[in-house]
Amino acid sequence: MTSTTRTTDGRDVHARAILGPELYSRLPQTKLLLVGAGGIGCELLKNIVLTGFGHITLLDLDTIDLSNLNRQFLFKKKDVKQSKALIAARTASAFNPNVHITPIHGNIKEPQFDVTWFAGFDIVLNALDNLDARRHVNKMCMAANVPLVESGTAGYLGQVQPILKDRTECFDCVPKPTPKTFPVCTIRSTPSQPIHCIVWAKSYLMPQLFGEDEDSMGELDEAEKQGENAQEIATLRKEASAFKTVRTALRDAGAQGQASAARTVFEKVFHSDIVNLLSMGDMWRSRAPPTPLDFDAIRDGTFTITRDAQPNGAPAANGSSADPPDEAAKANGSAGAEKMLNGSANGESSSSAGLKDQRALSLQDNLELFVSSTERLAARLCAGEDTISFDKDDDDTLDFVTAASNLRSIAYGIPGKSRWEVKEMAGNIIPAIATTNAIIAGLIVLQAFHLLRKSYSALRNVHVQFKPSMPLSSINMSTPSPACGVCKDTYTTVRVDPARVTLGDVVCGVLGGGPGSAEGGIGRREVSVYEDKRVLADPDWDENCEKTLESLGVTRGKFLTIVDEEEEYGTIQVAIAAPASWLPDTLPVPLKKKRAAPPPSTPPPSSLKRPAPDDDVLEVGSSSKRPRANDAAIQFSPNKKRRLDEDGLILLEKQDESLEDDVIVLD
Ligand SMILES: Nc1ncnc2c1ncn2[C@@H]1O[C@H](COP(=O)(O)OP(=O)(O)OP(=O)(O)O)[C@@H](O)[C@H]1O
Ligand SMILES: [Zn+2]
Repeated sequence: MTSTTRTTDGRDVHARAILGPELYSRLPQTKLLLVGAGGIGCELLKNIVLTGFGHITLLDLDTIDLSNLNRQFLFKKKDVKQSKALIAARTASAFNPNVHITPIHGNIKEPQFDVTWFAGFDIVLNALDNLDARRHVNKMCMAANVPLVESGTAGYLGQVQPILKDRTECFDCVPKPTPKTFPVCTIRSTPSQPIHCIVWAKSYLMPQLFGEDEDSMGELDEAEKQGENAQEIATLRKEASAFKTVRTALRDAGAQGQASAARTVFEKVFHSDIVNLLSMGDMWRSRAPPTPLDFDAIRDGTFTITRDAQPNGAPAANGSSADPPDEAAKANGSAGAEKMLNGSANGESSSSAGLKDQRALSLQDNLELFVSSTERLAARLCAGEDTISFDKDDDDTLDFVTAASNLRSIAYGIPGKSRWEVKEMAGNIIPAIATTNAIIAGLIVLQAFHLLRKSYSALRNVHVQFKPSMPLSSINMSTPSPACGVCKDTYTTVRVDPARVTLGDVVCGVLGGGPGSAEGGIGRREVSVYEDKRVLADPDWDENCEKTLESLGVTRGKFLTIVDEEEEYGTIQVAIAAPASWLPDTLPVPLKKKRAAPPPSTPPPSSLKRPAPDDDVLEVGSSSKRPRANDAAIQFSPNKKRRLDEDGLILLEKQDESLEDDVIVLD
């Protein structure tokens, strides 16, 4: 019988044994940034806290939603609507008394999270859910030369990618598939699938009614340039300008007016706009024309649509809008044409079966849902919300998009969708499986260890795949792609106040061709300058060079991209970061205080003037620097070293006060 050795070591015995004393002892000082406190982020936070990381900054822009609770186990029902970062940090802090978690409720793209901020971390872990934020963090890590572990899951699938500048591929080395887009005319006048109607309701109708009052003509100009049908575009232009009336009706609707505003919207989009489109005879030669809907007839139960079968054999309109088309046709006993009575071809009650969100909605159900959701949204506008955009977790907007897309589908003879299906399609919901998130979070930590140990040959891209014989696959790292537009560039940082420095100053300074030209610079060259995709200057156009970065929208946290038009040198990425220190435009002039007459026995009052430049560092209480004649009476609290001006500290004229009280910290 073997004897078991009992250890009295604490919680860290296993972590120390696995990681080895060297790495383990570094973890308490390691500064780690975790971006995202969602499905992967919660699992990952738990892992890193239990492993022994000591300084964790956790950042997330979102608040907790009820639908997060099935897998984001750091949150409870009582936490709904609170900041994810704050609650996750609070919950996970209790797992290890030695951890210090700094939660930040914010967007990682905000300007204060600039390259110098990123450079303050030893490692960054991404637990994000969108390309845009992932790309941003990838670029910031390239600029700051900080190792990154990127990750993602989709149902049973998952991936972990360690990224290190100049050694591995970066997130952008392999182009990502761009989200599917549809031609404007398909969405705006000739939809043929449920997704076309959902995109229309979410991305066109909602913004037109409840979004910013912006000119929607730009998109049509662009569509015309792309060669889309000019006559159709002209009709769409008319339609767009008529939105002004309904927008006003929605915003001016008092409590009683909201129902009539909903009707006004209905009549415009499901009747008048369709009647206008029908006037374009050519458009409907090769496709089934839509049917204008009639508000009163639908409510009365007398509305009917008779539609010829579509060329592909599918009946154009189905009664219960979520029925498969052939079922609806069968119920109608009609092979070549379908008659829809009030949206319920098979006469079945729409509210009969299934979970509330998953049941089929009849035409009448959709009308009532459209009216009630429009009323709710109008009431929110009247109550002071400026704009409302689609959010899959906002019931009012989901109801609106469900009803509007189904009404449009019915008008065009397209199968409808349940509220559940619309949520999935409009919200681009990718099913999340807690187990996949947990596996990926574990793998992220393993790759992070390789990066921290600098054992780069051990780094792997790891995939969790739906293959029972090989659920995990690990792939050797590839070197950076020579064609990558992100990691092959040369990065530099300038720490300036964008309100004061001009584009020309920065470009000349960085190229080394400006006044005081730096040794080793590439000098004045034919360059173009971009901020993201915006051109700010090119060899034939330098008007912006005299303008400040701020006036050009180039703020802290952004990059200027300098491209050598002679193609002799690679591209330079200039990260704009906060100046090391800065002062306000006008220095504050504090009020002069009246001096109380000193009692005869007290020493003369202090005269703490702003010092002359050469007095910038004063050794308080020391005699090493002899005060000038008029400073003879300066008295400081003993043993304090004061750095003036440069560090944003000024001393005020005050008597008999402690040091802390006479120091004002300027931003
Ligand atoms: N730019 C960003 N800055 C900070 N956090 C971000 C940013 N973009 C996304 N996130 C956060 O990344 C997390 C991703 O988590 P997850 O994929 O589980 O999404 P979710 O929003 O929690 O879940 P679901 O999408 O299913 O509602 C979210 O908490 C989200 O708020
Ligand atoms: Zn790259």
